[in-house]
Amino acid sequence: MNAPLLRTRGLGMRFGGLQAVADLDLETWPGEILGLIGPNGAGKSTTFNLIAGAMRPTSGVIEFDGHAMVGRPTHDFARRGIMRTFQHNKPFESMSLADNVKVGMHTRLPLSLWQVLAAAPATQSVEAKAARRAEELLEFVGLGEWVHADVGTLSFGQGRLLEIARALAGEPRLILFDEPAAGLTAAECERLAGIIGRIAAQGIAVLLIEHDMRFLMALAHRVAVLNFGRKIADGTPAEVQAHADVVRAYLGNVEALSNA
Ligand SMILES: Nc1ncnc2c1ncn2[C@@H]1O[C@H](COP(=O)(O)OP(=O)(O)OP(=O)(O)O)[C@@H](O)[C@H]1O
Repeated sequence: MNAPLLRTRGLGMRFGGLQAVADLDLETWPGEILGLIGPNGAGKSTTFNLIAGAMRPTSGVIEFDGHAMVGRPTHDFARRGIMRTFQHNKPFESMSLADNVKVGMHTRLPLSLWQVLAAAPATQSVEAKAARRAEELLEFVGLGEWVHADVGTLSFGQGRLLEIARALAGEPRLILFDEPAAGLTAAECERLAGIIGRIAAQGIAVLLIEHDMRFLMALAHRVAVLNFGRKIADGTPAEVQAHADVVRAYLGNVEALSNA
C-alpha cells in the first residue's frame, strides 16, 4: 500500500494532570473515510485540535504527506491541505454564500496585497476564477440555487452545507468533520452522507467524529476507537462493533453502539 497521507506516532496531549490523548498512532490514506469514536471525554476533539494544528501536542509526531508538522504554525496545516468543519458553523451573516466560500479560498489565492488594492488585471482574472469555483462548490453541496443569497436566509442544515463548501474552498487533502450530522433531519443526514462519500471519492481523506453511530458506521471505511485518550480498537465498522474492549468502553451506553 502507498504511504499514508496522515500518520501520527505516539501522539499525546496532557492538560495539567490529565492525559487527554495518549500514545496515539493513527493513519489515513487518500480517499479513505476514517471514523473516530469513543465515549464522552475520550479525547476525540483534542485529537482533531492536534491534527488541525490548533494545539501543539505534548508528545509524539504528526506527519502529513511526509512532512513533520508538530511545531509549525496553524496556518501551515491549512496551507498543506488540512481543513476542518466545526460543530457550530460561524458564517459571515451579511455576506452572500458565494462570498463566504471565497473567504475559504484565502489560503490559496495567489494575490499580493498590492495587487488587490490596485485592482490589477491579474486580480480580475483571479476573482473571476474564484467566483466560478465558489459556484461549483455550492452546486456540489446542493446550494447552487442560493449562490447570491445572503447567508442569513439559510436554514440550519443549509448552513452546515455552506460550512462544507467553505472547507472545500481551501482545497483540502484531508478534511476533519466534527459531528457534521448533529442537529440535522433524517433527510439532511442522508444528503450529507452522499456529499461526504463524494468528497472521499475525489481522493480526499476524511476523518469523521460523529455521535450518530448509524450514520458513522454506514459511511466509514474504517473506525478507530478511543477510550480515556488511548486507541483501543481500529478496524472495519463490523470489526470494532464486535470488539470486546469497545463494547466494554460503551457499557452503560450500549444502545449508542448498538443502534448502528
Ligand atoms: N483545553 C483543555 N483544558 C483542560 N482539559 C481539557 C481541555 N480540552 C479537553 N480537555 C479534557 O480532555 C479530555 C478529552 O476531551 P475531548 O473534548 O478531547 O473529548 P471528546 O472525546 O471529544 O469528548 P466529547 O465526545 O464529550 O466531545 C476531557 O477530560 C476534557 O475535559
